[in-house]
Amino acid sequence: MVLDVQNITKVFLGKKKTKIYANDDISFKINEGEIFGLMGHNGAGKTTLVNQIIGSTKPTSGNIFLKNENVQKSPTKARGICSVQSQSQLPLGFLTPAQAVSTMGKMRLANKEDVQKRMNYLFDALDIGQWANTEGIQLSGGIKRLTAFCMSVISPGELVILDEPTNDVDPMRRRYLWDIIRQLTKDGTSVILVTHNVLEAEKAVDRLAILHKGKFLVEGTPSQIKSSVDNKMRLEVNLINENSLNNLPEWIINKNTVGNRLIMSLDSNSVPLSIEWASEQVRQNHILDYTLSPTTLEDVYVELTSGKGE
Ligand SMILES: Nc1ncnc2c1ncn2[C@@H]1O[C@H](COP(=O)(O)OP(=O)(O)OP(=O)(O)O)[C@@H](O)[C@H]1O
Repeated sequence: MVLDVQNITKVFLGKKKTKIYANDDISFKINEGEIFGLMGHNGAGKTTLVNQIIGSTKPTSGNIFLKNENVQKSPTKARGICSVQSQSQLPLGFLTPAQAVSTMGKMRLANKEDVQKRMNYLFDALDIGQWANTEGIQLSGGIKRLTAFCMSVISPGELVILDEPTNDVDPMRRRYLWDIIRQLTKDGTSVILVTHNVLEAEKAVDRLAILHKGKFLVEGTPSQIKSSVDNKMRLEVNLINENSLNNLPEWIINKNTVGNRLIMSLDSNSVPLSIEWASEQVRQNHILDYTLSPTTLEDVYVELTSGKGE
């Protein structure tokens, strides 16, 4: 086991000394080669949890072990086990990606030749070699983000923590980045992916937890989490306009509107009724079209956290 988080609670003092439970009795474990997703709304407590894992914030109570080392008792040793790509953009200034990544490799005490070889591999794999010697101030947001990613994996620890690593990154290079991460996990490295991007998490992680107001609402593989809303289907319709559907049938369990898209969940035994109803709405010109499919992780995320947001 790489990481063992035991009953972590972190309380901050807010205005007028009110207690903010940023993390509230959280426990979980991560094994070698696993990709663990940490998802949650803004302010759910993800960064606070990561900061305690790398030893930069002390828990109010509970313990964290990295490769059996207690993070609070041996923070330096524990920190050597982790590599982190933080959410905020790197202020590279006049540093080029090649300078930033090789400096990080040397700081992590990797052999000079190994650093050069691995840097070439990473730049090729991400197809960013053409910017290797461009000053940071001239780089796009996506290339800066990928440079930060390379810095975190140039000499990776046994646990790599990536906070929104694909923000600003184009779809092709997102794929390349995930290929590199998969290769890392084959070599035994474990990964924590902190993200708001549910679709990406669904494809990429082995297990995930949804954090809400400091607590884990649910934890498991994407399919285990999807089965927590067992036997449900999603009916998505494109409305003609936002008022084109007034009355919804009683078999709809949940609904969520995104612009002119209405996403509804229903029990699988309501499928025949739903097809009949949706086809009628198309005929009556209330909706443009509809799609019926099994529930996605995004639906589960919305359902579990809906009405519970800040
Ligand atoms: N140093 C601090 N002092 C007081 N409150 C804090 C402190 N750091 C975090 N908090 C509070 O703890 C809660 C969790 O914050 P945290 O930054 O861990 O959330 P998050 O899930 O990482 O959010 P985001 O997705 O926006 O980065 C929030 O209510 C936040 O305001």
